[in-house]
Parts: sequence; structure tokens; C-alpha cells
Amino acid sequence: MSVEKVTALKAPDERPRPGRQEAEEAVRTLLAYFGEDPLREGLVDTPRRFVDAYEEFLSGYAEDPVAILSRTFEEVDGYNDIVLMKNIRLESHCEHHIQPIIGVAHVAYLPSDRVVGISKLARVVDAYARRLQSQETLTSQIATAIETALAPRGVAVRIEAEHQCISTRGVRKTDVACVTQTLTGVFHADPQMEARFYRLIGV
Ligand SMILES: Nc1nc2c(ncn2[C@@H]2O[C@H](COP(=O)(O)OP(=O)(O)OP(=O)(O)O)[C@@H](O)[C@H]2O)c(=O)[nH]1
Ligand SMILES: [Zn+2]
Repeated sequence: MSVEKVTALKAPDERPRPGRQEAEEAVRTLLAYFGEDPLREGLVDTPRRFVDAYEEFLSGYAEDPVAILSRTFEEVDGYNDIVLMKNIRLESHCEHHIQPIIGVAHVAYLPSDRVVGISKLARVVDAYARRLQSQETLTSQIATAIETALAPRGVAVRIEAEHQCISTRGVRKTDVACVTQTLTGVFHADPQMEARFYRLIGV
């Protein structure tokens, strides 16, 4: 197996990482590449700020979404219907251009024997969104984490988002939403459940 292939198979936390100084130096290189003077007053601290900002944007790599969903509750007095968090603000970055993806996520599940604290559904969205993503992968990862952690009767995740790599550069189309969804279990198998999900989120 080639060296590249072995590297590609390593888990993210096992991959050798450059240090902070190297990261800031890379930003200085980019500034110089674009014709700027990285040492002028307004830019001298920019590499530090840039790396700080992207550590925040990409902080999801340090999170374990299944662990976020590990605290569950069984005492729901027979509650037996859909749980939906709709209009969760979504902020991510596309893996192709490292440009913002801004939109909303709707996350629903039909519990089997346990429910999760509802804030945790939004935390799972953030844990995956704060990574370099394609919208399809992001949608699927959120659904899979809920499936894995809660073993519910079904999961429905829908994301509607604008990609700034499409609105501010390249093809430059504004007010265009990319819509993706993953439906599992009853939401996939039962058209009435699928339709209820759409009605609840106002589609
Ligand atoms: N499927 C998918 N594509 C995405 C996503 N975010 C960005 N893209 C697309 O990724 C593609 C990358 O295409 P390339 O031809 O390699 O890159 P490019 O030359 O910058 O393409 P243009 O954006 O068309 O200028 C573009 O079509 C983007 O619109 C996403 O979340 N999912
Ligand atoms: Zn992009």
C-alpha cells in the first residue's frame, strides 16, 4: 500500500499535525501570494486571528456526536410521536472552497424507548457542521449519529442552505438554496410519516 493511502486511512486524531507557528506562517504566505505586505500594521496580527477564527469554525472535529447523544431519558409518560427541532441555524464551510454554508437544519426522530435532551439535537448539527463539509455528507452524518445513539423508529434530517462559493464567486447565483435530506426507518418506509414531516416543517 502506498504511503499516501496509509495516511488517508488514519483516524483524524492520529494524523501528524503542523504546529501553530507553521499554520500562521501559511497564512503569511497566502497574504504575500495575493500581493499584500504581511508585516504592515493592519495585517501583522492577521495570521493569529485567522487561525483562531478557523479553530472556532472547525471545532467540530474535537466533538463526538454520539457521546453528545448518550444521555437519554425514558420517562416520557407514554409519549409516542415525532420529536422535531426545526429551523436550527446551520453554519458550516464547504470542503471544496472553504467558504461558508449558511442555512437551517430540521431534525426529527420517532423515538422507540428513549428520548434525548432536545438541545443535543442542535449540538449534533453543530458538531458536524463545524467541519469542512459537503451538504450531503453533513445531512447523512447527522442522521446516522441519531440512529446509532438512539435506535429510534426513524430519523428525518433536512437541510436548506446557501453556499457562498456559489453566491459570491464562480457561477454567482444568489438566493439559491441547496436542499438535502436523509430519511430512515418509518420516514423512509411510510409515505404518510414522510408527509407529516414535510407538513411539520412547512414544506
Ligand atoms: N455536491 C456538492 N457540491 C458542492 C457542495 N459545496 C460546493 N459544491 C460544488 O463543488 C463543485 C466543485 O467543482 P470544481 O469544478 O472542482 O470547482 P470550481 O472550479 O471551483 O467550480 P465552480 O464552483 O463551478 O466554479 C462545485 O460545483 C461546487 O458548487 C456540496 O455541499 N455538495
Ligand atoms: Zn464550495
